[in-house]
Amino acid sequence: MLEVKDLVAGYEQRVLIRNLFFSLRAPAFVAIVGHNGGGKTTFFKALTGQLPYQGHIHIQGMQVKDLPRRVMGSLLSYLPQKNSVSFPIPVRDLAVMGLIRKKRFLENYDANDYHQVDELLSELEIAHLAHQDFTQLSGGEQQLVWLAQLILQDTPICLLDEPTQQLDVYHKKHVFHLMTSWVTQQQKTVLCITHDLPNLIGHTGYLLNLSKPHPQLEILNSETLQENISFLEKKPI
Ligand SMILES: Nc1ncnc2c1ncn2[C@@H]1O[C@H](COP(=O)(O)OP(=O)(O)OP(=O)(O)O)[C@@H](O)[C@H]1O
Repeated sequence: MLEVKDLVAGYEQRVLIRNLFFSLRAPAFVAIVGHNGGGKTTFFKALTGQLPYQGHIHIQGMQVKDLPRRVMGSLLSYLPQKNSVSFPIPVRDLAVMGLIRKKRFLENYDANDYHQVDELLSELEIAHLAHQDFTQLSGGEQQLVWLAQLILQDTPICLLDEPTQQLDVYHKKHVFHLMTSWVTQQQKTVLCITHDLPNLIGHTGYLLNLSKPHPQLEILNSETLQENISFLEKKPI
């Protein structure tokens, strides 16, 4: 369902992704790991059609390059590493925008939409923030609100770029459990860039280490996790 063949991507003089091949059957969880500057976000930019690439990326048999924006938005949601809002807005009103794809032009959000938001904020344990100004929240609280917005998009594939970066130990654990539960309970395919390898212990899925000379999907288990941690403890080549 997600097929990457002979993918080459990067910027001008610098190729960061070289001849990447993998084939992923949905639903699945993939932790994308690697050293800083190794090309993880670059890979997501190629996957979302924001960066030109050579080779093939097929989602449900369709080449990403050829997908109209609207179709792309229905297949794939993307939570970037950095996201910001420069105006005051209540948390509920920002989160509900995740439902925009389901609305007609100029159609307002209704009570059902806000009910969905409230349920989700409760699941993420941030219901108490619902009416607060988003711009006044802590970095970790903001990250959980962005996550709520992404979940509401309800796409078959979710790409998350370091979604636990600013979270405390408790919330990191909670979010990793949530991500793997979307796979098992909602049949989603979740690709998550992360440096939190110890939090992957006990989860089912794959690892893709983009710092390796020939990255490939590795089954996530205690051995592969330890081998990848040891690999990443070494200086990048
Ligand atoms: N638009 C751009 N033009 C040129 N170089 C870029 C551009 N965007 C990123 N880079 C460079 O490409 C390299 C890879 O960046 P990328 O963001 O993909 O790394 P990453 O693996 O996600 O890193 P991190 O773990 O630090 O988030 C970096 O050295 C970065 O400076």
